[in-house]
Amino acid sequence: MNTTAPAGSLHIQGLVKEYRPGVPVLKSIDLKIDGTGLTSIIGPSGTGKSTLIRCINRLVDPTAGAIWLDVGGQRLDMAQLEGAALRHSRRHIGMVFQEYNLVERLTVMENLLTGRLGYLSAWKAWRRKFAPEDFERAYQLLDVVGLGSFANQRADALSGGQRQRVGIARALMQQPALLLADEPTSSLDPKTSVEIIQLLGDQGRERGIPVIVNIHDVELARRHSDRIVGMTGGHVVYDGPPAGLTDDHLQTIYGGQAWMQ
Ligand SMILES: Nc1ncnc2c1ncn2[C@@H]1O[C@H](COP(=O)(O)OP(=O)(O)OP(=O)(O)O)[C@@H](O)[C@H]1O
Repeated sequence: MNTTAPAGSLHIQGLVKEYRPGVPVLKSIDLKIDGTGLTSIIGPSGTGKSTLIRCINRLVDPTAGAIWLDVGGQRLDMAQLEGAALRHSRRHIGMVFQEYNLVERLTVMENLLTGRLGYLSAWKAWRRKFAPEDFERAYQLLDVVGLGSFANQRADALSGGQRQRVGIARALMQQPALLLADEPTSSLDPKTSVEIIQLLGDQGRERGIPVIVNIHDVELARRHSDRIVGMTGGHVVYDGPPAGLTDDHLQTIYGGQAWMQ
């Protein structure tokens, strides 16, 4: 069974987001993210990291600018799509959330299968009529995320780290061309955070798809990312390899010095 999908290539141009008219949170962001590898977005609280991630899959509507996702020879304009076209396009973008967003009273298997809902007709989705390959894919992914024996466990019986593994497996069920993760480690202990970031990076590399993670822990980002995007005040002020991220850059991104000692 083919478990991977074509890689997506993301091109963001002039992206602006205003929640209140005239008060931009994102101030003309330009970014190109393609190929494989883990890109971490760092920056102070309130600088627009989550807003950026959520504009890409249209959980948030951009105010201006373009978000092109090239996948399988097709160019999707994520900033403009609406209705069924938007729902179809979203299948290409897997999303992992800080608070996992699992259905607590459902089993791990049932949670994973919800990752396939976007591929079913409305009738089949309503009746939860999943294909045998969906079950096969779900079992494979549970092994991949280290939860092979948890298929029938209810989500509310899992630890935070286990929940996040389910969240990642559910996102991978979509066979995404691009994987986004909005602060996937903020609720986890340091050891589990490393495991989750490594899992995201490994899965991105194995599937040959870009992974974009919004993260607070600069050292974690530095150690496990292929690329760092540093944001401050709604602008990108650093975009490059972790090795190139200097103390001067960190001062520009976060301000001050005391926190670095
Ligand atoms: N739905 C919303 N309505 C109005 N303002 C919002 C909304 N979501 C976010 N904001 C505001 O937009 C700004 C950027 O928020 P965002 O969550 O994107 O930042 P962030 O860099 O991800 O912050 P954090 O690291 O604390 O999560 C903040 O000032 C926030 O209050």
